[in-house]
Amino acid sequence: MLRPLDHYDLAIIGSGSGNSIADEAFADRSIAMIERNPVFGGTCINVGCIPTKMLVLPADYASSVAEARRVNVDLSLDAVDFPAMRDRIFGRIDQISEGGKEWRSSADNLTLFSAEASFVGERRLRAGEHEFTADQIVLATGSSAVLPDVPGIDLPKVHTSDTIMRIDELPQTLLIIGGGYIATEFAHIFGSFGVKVTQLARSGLLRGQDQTIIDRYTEIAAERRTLRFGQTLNGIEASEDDQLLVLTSDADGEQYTYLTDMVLVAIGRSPNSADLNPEAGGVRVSASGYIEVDEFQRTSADGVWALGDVCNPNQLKHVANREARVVRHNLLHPDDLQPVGDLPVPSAIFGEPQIATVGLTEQQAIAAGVDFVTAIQEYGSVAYGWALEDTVHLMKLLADPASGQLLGAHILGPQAASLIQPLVQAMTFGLGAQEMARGQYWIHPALPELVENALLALPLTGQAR
Ligand SMILES: Cc1cc2nc3c(=O)[nH]c(=O)nc-3n(C[C@H](O)[C@H](O)[C@H](O)COP(=O)(O)OP(=O)(O)OC[C@H]3O[C@@H](n4cnc5c(N)ncnc54)[C@H](O)[C@@H]3O)c2cc1C
Ligand SMILES: NC(=O)c1ccc[n+]([C@@H]2O[C@H](COP(=O)([O-])OP(=O)(O)OC[C@H]3O[C@@H](n4cnc5c(N)ncnc54)[C@H](O)[C@@H]3O)[C@@H](O)[C@H]2O)c1
Repeated sequence: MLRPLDHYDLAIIGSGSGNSIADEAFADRSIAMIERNPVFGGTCINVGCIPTKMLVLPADYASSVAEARRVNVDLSLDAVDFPAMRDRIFGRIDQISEGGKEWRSSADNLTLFSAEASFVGERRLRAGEHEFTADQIVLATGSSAVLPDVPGIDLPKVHTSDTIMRIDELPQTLLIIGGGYIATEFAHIFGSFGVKVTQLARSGLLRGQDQTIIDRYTEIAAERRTLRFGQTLNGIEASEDDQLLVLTSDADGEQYTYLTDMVLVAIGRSPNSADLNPEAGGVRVSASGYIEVDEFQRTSADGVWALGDVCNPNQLKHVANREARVVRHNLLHPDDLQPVGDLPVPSAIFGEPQIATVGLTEQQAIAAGVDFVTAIQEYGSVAYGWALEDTVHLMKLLADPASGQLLGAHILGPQAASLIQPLVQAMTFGLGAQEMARGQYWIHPALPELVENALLALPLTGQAR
């Protein structure tokens, strides 16, 4: 006799941002949560935002030696105890992850499956040996590091961000492939700890950022490490003395070889959609692999929702969190659906220096045919910048010349990730540049005076002045 299929009110696939949905408001619903990784809690806590930033802080301390010297303070960096740092960071994180798993497993109304989930039909899933149906399904499966299909990519000292934070000792040399978020943050971390870093980036650094930021950052980065652009990775070989030989070529076919202790591959992350067998569930996926969702986070299949990296190319934790809140609300209030909204999405790269961005870049404004003016404010132009003896960092604003509404903000320099937040707020709530600059006090002589001065420097016309 066939066993009747198990049935749940709600199935959540992925224990990252999806884990925040099932709170006490769902106490009367039966829930299946499926996580394929033995480690619970997803990317941000285990291998993403949190451990990287816990490494960025000591890296900031280590790199402050050179900064301090510029203002007549002689510091020295005596040692970086990487194993102790690693054990401290992951000692804390691993406990949080294990605690989260235990807590979820102990809930009366939730069954946690440690298996890979995939669709076998409409609102019908398989997870390992189990097959079940659910009224509602949330796809929160995130993204995974992309690995180029070249020989040697599986050699032990070739890492992604998933593994490099747990290495036993610092290498003397590190070759980083990529020029985006992850490459930039790890170049700062390992470079500051005294590792000699070479960075290979196919098309330059910081793709997608405003060109003014790219140009200034590239000048700064070139002083700190070896940069090589326009090369394609062909393969990696183990050398006789336990190092790696990285083989590349440029557009003219010229071949290059790099000898290094370790490699970090950081060439992007792709959405974890294919393993879900989405077609069987009636879930549509875009050409680039993202699950398609509407403004309420509904997929093309009735009762199936998606959130986070698997459906949003921004691939940012604060974006995944917002979408999880929207999905949670919509599951609880099917007659009062909430849209995720078209808010400006900020992000920050915690490199040296920090980079923060929101809204349009100048290249995007030109491509979109938008009327805009810009202001570039150097850190060295405000009082706190004098204290910093700053000569390289800057902020750039784009605004509508007639209305004074901000269109974009881009910061390269100390505290960029925090400095950008009032500009995010102004863009989100429609506060004009002039009103923002003159309608409040700015603490003197703090760094936000940079924001005030940049706002005042915008060459606005008409009413907006
Ligand atoms: C090194 C690094 C640093 C980062 N730093 C930042 C930062 O500073 N700020 C920021 O905003 N963002 C940062 N991010 C991005 C951020 O971590 C992600 O945007 C966010 O964690 C995505 O959350 P999610 O819930 O969509 O996916 P995840 O947290 O990845 O959760 C998805 C879960 O689903 C599981 N899963 C996948 N497929 C299946 C399946 N078929 N069956 C069962 N389980 C499955 C996975 O194992 C995973 O646990 C960083 C990312 C990385 C890699
Ligand atoms: N602070 C943060 O918010 C933070 C930190 C880390 C990661 N993240 C998220 O994780 C995502 C992934 O980060 P990432 O740095 O891997 O991706 P990314 O998209 O930021 O950068 C990828 C880089 O790899 C290059 N590249 C792509 N294909 C290549 C190839 N075949 N060979 C050589 N170079 C190639 C690109 O030109 C680009 O420079 C980011 O998009 C970001 O959203 C965020």
